[in-house]
Amino acid sequence: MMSVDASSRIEAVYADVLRRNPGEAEFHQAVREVLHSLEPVLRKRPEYAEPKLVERLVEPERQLLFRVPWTDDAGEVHVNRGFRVEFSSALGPYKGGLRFVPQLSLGTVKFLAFEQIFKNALTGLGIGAGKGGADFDPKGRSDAEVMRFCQSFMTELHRHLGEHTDVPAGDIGVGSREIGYLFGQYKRLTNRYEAGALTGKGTGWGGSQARTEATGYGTVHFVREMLATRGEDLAGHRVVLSGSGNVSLFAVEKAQALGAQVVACSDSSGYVVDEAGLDLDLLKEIKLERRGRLDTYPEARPGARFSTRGSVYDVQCDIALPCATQNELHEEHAVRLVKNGVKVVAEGANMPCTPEAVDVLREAGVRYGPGKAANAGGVATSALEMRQNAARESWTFAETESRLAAVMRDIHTECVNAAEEFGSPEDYVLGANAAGFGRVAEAMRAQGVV
Ligand SMILES: NC(=O)C1=CN([C@@H]2O[C@H](COP(=O)(O)OP(=O)(O)OC[C@H]3O[C@@H](n4cnc5c(N)ncnc54)[C@H](O)[C@@H]3O)[C@@H](O)[C@H]2O)C=CC1
Ligand SMILES: O=C(O)CCC(=O)C(=O)O
Repeated sequence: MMSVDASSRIEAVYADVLRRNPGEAEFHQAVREVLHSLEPVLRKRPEYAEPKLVERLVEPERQLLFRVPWTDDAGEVHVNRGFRVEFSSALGPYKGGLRFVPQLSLGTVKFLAFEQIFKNALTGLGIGAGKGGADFDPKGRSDAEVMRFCQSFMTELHRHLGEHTDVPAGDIGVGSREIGYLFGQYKRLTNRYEAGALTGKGTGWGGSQARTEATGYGTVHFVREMLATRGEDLAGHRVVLSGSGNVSLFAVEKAQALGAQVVACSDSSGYVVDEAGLDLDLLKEIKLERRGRLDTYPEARPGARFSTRGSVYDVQCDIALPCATQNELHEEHAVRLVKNGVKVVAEGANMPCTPEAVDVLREAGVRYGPGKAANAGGVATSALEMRQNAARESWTFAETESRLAAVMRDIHTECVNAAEEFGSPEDYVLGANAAGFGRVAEAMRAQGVV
């Protein structure tokens, strides 16, 4: 029986979040899921109620909105909007990526920054939480235009950054090209080679080995741990993924290396199915070199098919890895996955499954790994990059990857233990939220009302 106190407190916090953040549906969704998980935690740890921890946790420490003017190649001036939500510094400097997509809104950035609180806490690597970006679309823009945009964006943001303050990295639409331009402008404005102020840098100028691969690899490491709880491994399992960007491509790479049969992936134009197993070199050429669309894939692989009908989740699989964007795996996709016998769904993306889809998966007994646990390998390796920068060291790929694998193993163990402690064994959502919250809550209590 739930304590009236814990439950009514959670309801009051949520009502307040709705009132203070109107129209921010994704932020509401992310908060609702976490608050639901915190009920058993607050029942068991009434001391967390005293300093209004939860009330403080759902309010960002700082939200930055700024104008980003820039000039295109034809001389036309454009005005975009930049965002940085610095959500929590309880465990370390604000840490989280930058996203450049045309429809970006404050609510999206806020949900991403909120998720980052628990994810970053789970890594155990002393990082706080933030997220940012701009409503800018790098697609179809020349390198010179992207550079001018990044320079203008950083001209405003730089005053808020620093290795001990706020450390951005990439996310959708922000890859190594954009990080290069952003870092160049940061260095020029501050007159300091402060490598630890940005992660995801090139390996020749302060970046970490394995950061590019880390989110996708980490997701597959997490799946490996999920399977291991039942004595299984990845070999021979059929895998489908959504997306074909940074996270997806390297999830494909690691899943294939561990013997999985990866048969389908997607982009925003459709999906490709290759029963012989996806050709990763071809995917990388299309996506990383040509910045093209997946419809060209079958030209080089006649046995494969590209489709715009239905979705990648129509393809039969044992393991599904949504790695594209938020709320892309809907209830009907989950129903189809269950019907086709899926065993594990693990989120490479942030919040890609809708709440209705999650309900379908859980009711069907599918093991479900939420993004804040399953995709934490990216930010964990960013924290390892910060360590290398601080020590002026550069670790090998093998050493970095082995540390990444250990972090993912530890996160999995923490999720399993917390889920058991709070009465829902195998509930990775409860486990991730409770374990992440526990770390942040202890730090907040110790640091007083700030
Ligand atoms: N890059 C990183 O280190 C991390 C990224 N993430 C999350 O992973 C997700 C993907 O990020 P990245 O791979 O970095 O971005 P990216 O920009 O490299 O790739 C995104 C991919 O998703 C595809 N896409 C977008 N909307 C789609 C849709 N509705 N259906 C199918 N495909 C769609 C795009 O075509 C592209 O292939 C995002 O949710 C991001 O927040 C999470 C942790 C770290
Ligand atoms: O490495 C980072 O700081 C960015 C990671 C990120 O944005 C994420 O985990 O969603």
